[in-house]
Amino acid sequence: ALEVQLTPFNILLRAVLSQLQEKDQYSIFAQPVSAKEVPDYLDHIKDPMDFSSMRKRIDAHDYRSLEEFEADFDLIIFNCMKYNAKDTFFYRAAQRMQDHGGAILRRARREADRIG
Ligand SMILES: CC(=O)c1c[nH]c2ccccc12
Repeated sequence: ALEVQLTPFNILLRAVLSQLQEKDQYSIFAQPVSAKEVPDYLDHIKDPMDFSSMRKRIDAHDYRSLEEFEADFDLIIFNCMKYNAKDTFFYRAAQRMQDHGGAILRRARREADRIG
């Protein structure tokens, strides 16, 4: 049986998440930052977030609105800009993701308003 009940809103969130992940060409936002690889990460970042965790929240119907979904996307970006120095590959990847994500989420907001 389908483990996840597919509602129009749930389908929209999955599509938006896929569009955002397409912009993460090196998959640096795909999984939680590893506490093993980066032992001090959780000393600095109190609310870790990544795309795989967002996918779990979508499938658990944990997002009540697009704003809640956007808040987790913003968390991914801000955590990365907080932990990594400005002159790093990761910081610059977060800036690009923020730009790409802005356009994708603006379109999604119109779609969410349309499906109600
Ligand atoms: C998204 C992010 O900050 C990272 C993603 N992978 C990493 C490896 C070392 C330090 C930071 C990161």
